[in-house]
Amino acid sequence: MTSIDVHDITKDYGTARAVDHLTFSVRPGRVTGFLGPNGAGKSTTMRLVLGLDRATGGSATIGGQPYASLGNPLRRVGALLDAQAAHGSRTARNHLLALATSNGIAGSRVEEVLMEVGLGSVGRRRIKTFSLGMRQRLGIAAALLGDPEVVMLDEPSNGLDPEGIVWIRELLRKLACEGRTVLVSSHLMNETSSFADHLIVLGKGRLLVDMPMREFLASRSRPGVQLRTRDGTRLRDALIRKGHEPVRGDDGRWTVHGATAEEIGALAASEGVPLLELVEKQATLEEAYLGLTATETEFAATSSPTAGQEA
Ligand SMILES: Nc1ncnc2c1ncn2[C@@H]1O[C@H](COP(=O)(O)OP(=O)(O)OP(=O)(O)O)[C@@H](O)[C@H]1O
Repeated sequence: MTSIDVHDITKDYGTARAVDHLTFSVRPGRVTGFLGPNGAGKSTTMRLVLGLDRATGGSATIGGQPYASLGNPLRRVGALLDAQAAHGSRTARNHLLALATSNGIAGSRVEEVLMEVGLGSVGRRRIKTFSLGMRQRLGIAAALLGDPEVVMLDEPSNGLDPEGIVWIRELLRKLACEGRTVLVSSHLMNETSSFADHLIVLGKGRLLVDMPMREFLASRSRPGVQLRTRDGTRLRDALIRKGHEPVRGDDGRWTVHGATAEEIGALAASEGVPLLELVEKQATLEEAYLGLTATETEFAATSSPTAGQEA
């Protein structure tokens, strides 16, 4: 089993610190979502792990070894950092064949991965004719070429159509189920919550979160329930009598903070109020993430002083 281990790694570009004493491990058998605002250091960290940049301090290893000392690296680690990096005048097939040949990978893998990423019918087309989504799929094909134990993808959903987004979600889940180590950066919170089991969140080059997704959401959720009923007034009065403070949303649903579904369900039943919906509220990943990173965002938009004054 192969983990990615980052230990006290720091990267300075001139006087700017991109990564700041970062320590974490990415474990096999699960998808780890790698999140953080623009400029937080995600891509830099991935480049440091892949030996594409030299750390100012600290270390990054894959299965206990630095990337540079891995024999047959593409068979150990598959990475997609920049889908635009492929040579445009090559066909997709030849691009993958060149990678396979130079890495001791059987040529038969090329057709397999082209099929796997949905590019089976366009393997003979030049890459410069590919859309952003097709390039993205080709980059993923290159990452999977060596059947690696470790897969690192920087923004893999970029440019993918809705069918592609579903496909990548299923692919990531499958890779993790096969026991591989999967690290995926993304800015799409709904997407990340659909495929990640574990989260690593950076802010300004530092580690903010390293925990299971479920734990992260629970830790940033305010307990409460949401319900829908046609008899809102009667239920509201009963809730107030019990010391709750129900709040009616614009969509007609009621939120009761600090209550459990069991408690509210029993109360509604005892009052004879039919409930059409009753769910325990949990923060979405987007809410939890935005709450966490509000102070860590370097490039947040600020509202203009004249906003709202236009006629
Ligand atoms: N080659 C470089 N030279 C100088 N500064 C760099 C270089 N690469 C990255 N940086 C700086 O390092 C910091 C981290 O950048 P990085 O691209 O790793 O962030 P990120 O989290 O991947 O951001 P994004 O979500 O926007 O892709 C940024 O301030 C960036 O400007």
